[in-house]
Amino acid sequence: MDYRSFFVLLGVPVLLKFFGEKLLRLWKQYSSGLPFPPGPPPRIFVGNYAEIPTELSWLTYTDWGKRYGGLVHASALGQHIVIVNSLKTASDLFEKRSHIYSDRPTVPMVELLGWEFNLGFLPYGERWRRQRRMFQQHFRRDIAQTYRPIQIRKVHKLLQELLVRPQEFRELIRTLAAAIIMATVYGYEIQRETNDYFVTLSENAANILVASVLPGALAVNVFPILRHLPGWLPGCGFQQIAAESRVLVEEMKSAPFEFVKQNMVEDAVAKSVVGRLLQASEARGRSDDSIIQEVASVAYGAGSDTVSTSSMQGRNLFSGRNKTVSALATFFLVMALHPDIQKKAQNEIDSIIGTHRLPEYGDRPSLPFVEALYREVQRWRPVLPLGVAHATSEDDIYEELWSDPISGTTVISNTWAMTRDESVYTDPERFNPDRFFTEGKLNNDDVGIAFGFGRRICPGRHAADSTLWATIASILSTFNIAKAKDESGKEIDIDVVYSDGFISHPLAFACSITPRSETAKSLIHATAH
Ligand code: HEM
Repeated sequence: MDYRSFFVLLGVPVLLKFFGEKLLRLWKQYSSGLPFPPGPPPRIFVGNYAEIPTELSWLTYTDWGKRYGGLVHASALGQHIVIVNSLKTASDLFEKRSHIYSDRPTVPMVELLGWEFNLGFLPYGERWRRQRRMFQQHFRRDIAQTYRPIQIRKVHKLLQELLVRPQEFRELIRTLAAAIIMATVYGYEIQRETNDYFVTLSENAANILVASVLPGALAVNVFPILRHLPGWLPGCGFQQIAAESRVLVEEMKSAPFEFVKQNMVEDAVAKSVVGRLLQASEARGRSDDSIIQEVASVAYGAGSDTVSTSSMQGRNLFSGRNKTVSALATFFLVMALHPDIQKKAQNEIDSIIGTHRLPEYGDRPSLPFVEALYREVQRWRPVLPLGVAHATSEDDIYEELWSDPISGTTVISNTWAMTRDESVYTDPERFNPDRFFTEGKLNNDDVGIAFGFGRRICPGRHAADSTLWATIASILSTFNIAKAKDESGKEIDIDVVYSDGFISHPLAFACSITPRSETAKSLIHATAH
């Protein structure tokens, strides 16, 4: 058979499926008598293809929210998306109707690349439930607290490194986040992320994933049937990439796992998440190696940044550590921009803790302004401006708006829009921790929306929260962050520019990081012993 006949044969079922779905959807819409939620007017066949933003989409979706309301509908090439711009609607759908809104959209390349095991991608069902349960057992609030000694030890290591090479602060916070997760999950100590075999493995596997799942990256995501084509056909080079990716992913899951198995005699390894999971499965007399590997590799970063900060573009969909890195980079940025706010937080620390010891977790309730500052970091630049897309698993009618899940409507929680809601956050573009005080007292808004919604809410949030707080409080107590100066002593302005992608990072900026005093330096040196 020549290529042309082959593609005609292939194309007919693809087109039939495409138009069949479209007709079925129109029929369902017609028979329900309800319109879609409002949104930009679609064109025949292509829908809103031309309007769907390809860059910084949260800004466009927020504008649509202002024009069309809390729930906006758009479609492109037969795919429907619904964008949730208001906190009330998010809570109505993702929380009150979580049995309908807890699926994930299907991205065919994810399976082809060998990433379908990842908790964050798994469809809502039994496999997701089992993995999530295991994950929760080791990251729920009370258990996450037992990881605090690791977090504090690594934060102190960060302070030591900041004394020596402050200009590399971005690399240092990446090392911090990776080191905490590796020590927690595998009992494994990394020194510098850039040299570490396990971390590099995870980065390489994630880089292929990210390049292939971004919208429009590969035709396979639009026409899943193409995934069955053999790799030798022209235009099917993705099969080769997929084969390489599957090998990397397997190695990423098994290599650190084998490290734990071989080193179980060491205390830290035996007490790691994987060590405890192995002991529990042994006690039950069964082998759960496969699911343990999956849970562990999701936790330690089921994806990764490339080493250079300039390429931190939307990496790492479900990696906890890169979300942590983004939030901490924002912290450095805002401290350099707002010396008055930094001083206020430092004064609070000095007056409550003094200058002769470093902050501890027990100090947290006594430091309300530091708490407010931390919340404002999460609100001002949410790490995942669009959260992670959910999908519907059943038809639903919401406030007379019809959302149609023929093959799972994608439902996007626009966290960016919610953190810009002027009825809640006056002057939302201003970095202002005081907004979290009501009548002089810290209020209850902990910006939990930064961690998502409903049954899919981030299961690593307690661990992430502790890492972020300890890092922010420890740096404030020992260092001054300011704008960098040029050779003539003039301050260098900082352009506030953030990357595009699932995870949004501030782009590279210079700042000066100096110890606050000789006492602060001695305190940091003392942590090395
Ligand atoms: C600043 C730190 C972090 C932020 C802002 C963050 C935020 C999020 C968000 C918004 C979601 C999607 C929730 C939804 O679908 O509604 C998510 C999912 C997830 N996060 Fe995090 N996260 C952070 C750190 C972590 C850490 C440290 C871990 C692991 C220890 C982690 C593991 C996960 C996993 C496994 C999922 C997928 C859950 C599922 O689909 O059931 N995250 N995170």
